[in-house]
Amino acid sequence: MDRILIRGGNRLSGKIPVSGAKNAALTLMPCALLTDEPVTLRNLPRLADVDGFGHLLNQVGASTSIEGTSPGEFGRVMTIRAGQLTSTEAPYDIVRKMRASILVLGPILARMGEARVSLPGGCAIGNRPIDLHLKALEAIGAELEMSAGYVTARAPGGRLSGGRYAFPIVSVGATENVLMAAATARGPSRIENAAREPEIVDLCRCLVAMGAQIEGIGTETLEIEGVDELHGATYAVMPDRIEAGSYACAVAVAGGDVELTEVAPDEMGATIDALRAAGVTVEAGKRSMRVVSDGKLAPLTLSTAPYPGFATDMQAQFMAMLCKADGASVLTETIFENRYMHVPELARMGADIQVRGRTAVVRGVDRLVGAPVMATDLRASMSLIIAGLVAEGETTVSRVYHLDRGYERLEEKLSAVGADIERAGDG
Ligand SMILES: CC(=O)N[C@H]1[C@@H](OP(=O)(O)OP(=O)(O)OC[C@H]2O[C@@H](n3ccc(=O)[nH]c3=O)[C@H](O)[C@@H]2O)O[C@H](CO)[C@@H](O)[C@@H]1O
Ligand SMILES: C=C(OP(=O)(O)O)C(=O)O
Repeated sequence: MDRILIRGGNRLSGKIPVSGAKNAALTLMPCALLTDEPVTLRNLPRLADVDGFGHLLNQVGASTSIEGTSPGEFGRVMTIRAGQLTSTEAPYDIVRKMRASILVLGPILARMGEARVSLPGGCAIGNRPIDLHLKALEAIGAELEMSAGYVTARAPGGRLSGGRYAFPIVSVGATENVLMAAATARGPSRIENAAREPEIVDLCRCLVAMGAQIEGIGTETLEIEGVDELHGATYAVMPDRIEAGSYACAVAVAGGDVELTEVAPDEMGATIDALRAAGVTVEAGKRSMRVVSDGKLAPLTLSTAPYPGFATDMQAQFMAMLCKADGASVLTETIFENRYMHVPELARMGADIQVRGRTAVVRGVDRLVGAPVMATDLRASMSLIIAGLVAEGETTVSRVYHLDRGYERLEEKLSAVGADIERAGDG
């Protein structure tokens, strides 16, 4: 198994190209199951999760072909052809490795009138329930049955009716599932308290490019007029705001002057506000963002929340950064109950963090010291990389497969701006 070795202390300067967003890619790929015409996705990041999702699409009978860019370039072009689906099932073996697999439930149900998907269970960051996905699908006409760890959803008469659903809490995944399913329902649907994440907007735009009729895009009320069929489309995946924010945290704490390119700062308001509040200079352009820092940071009080709030996917990276702030920061995690697995690993590098319930108090320390540390989930892994960049001596991050789910060629991007970082086999 690979490890990442970092010798900390280098300032970062230069340019980092931001990849297509994992969390958008994984909801755009299942859209292709809604039509028998090809869907081509551009700017698709090279990530283990994207490959895994491709495998899931193949499993149900869609073909995936990758063309275009040379190995040295970022982003890929994938064409998904779902002329005929040969299975309606997402099996446990795939779903347990990739929670986003649940996003095939809505599209397969809409297309085939039936879908059987393994329940995802929990994961390292906490419980990942799907009750809201199911309630929303029921509200637009699905009939559900649970048995042997699977949910089977059926559309009476082979087509969903459409309907109204008001989410009791904001759910990104459930909004995505019901949106895709409602796109080809017989009647209209109205989704209230819908998630407003930029990835949902990306999904809506792709569906519209495929012929869907959606009003209220980017707001908490989505109105979908079901259409008889969707057609193929070519669509470019939005930039990864979490990847961009992660590199910004790295520059903030290591110090330096880095331009993030192919990025959408407009979708990163809460992250940019938090960086600025910590004393980092952020110059936001239309498709670029310059981050300048002398490594001296003010402490922050942050609480995670659905968009446009501060993203749970940025919590671990800010925590690593704030380990070196001048004073005590208070971070509260409201989305996932167990998203502090990085805390004991950061503590092994000299961080001073106390967790009580959902709140972590991070007292800035003068120095972090490199150590062997273990990644436990995707963003926790990135927090260890960020800490390693500023720690004295060598940090070895193991279980790098977590990082490979969500960061395209991380070590290449960071070495290009001066970090001393490399990937090594386990030896
Ligand atoms: C609102 C939010 O920040 N969502 C994050 C969540 O999306 P993801 O789609 O994984 O999770 P949801 O947005 O659905 O979850 C939001 C909250 O709703 C709860 N819930 C969800 C579904 C359900 O059926 N029942 C239920 O109770 C969850 O436990 C959680 O507390 O994790 C992703 C990966 O880290 C992030 O990219 C998303 O930004
Ligand atoms: C936890 C994440 O992803 P997933 O929902 O795919 O596990 C993430 O993107 O931070």
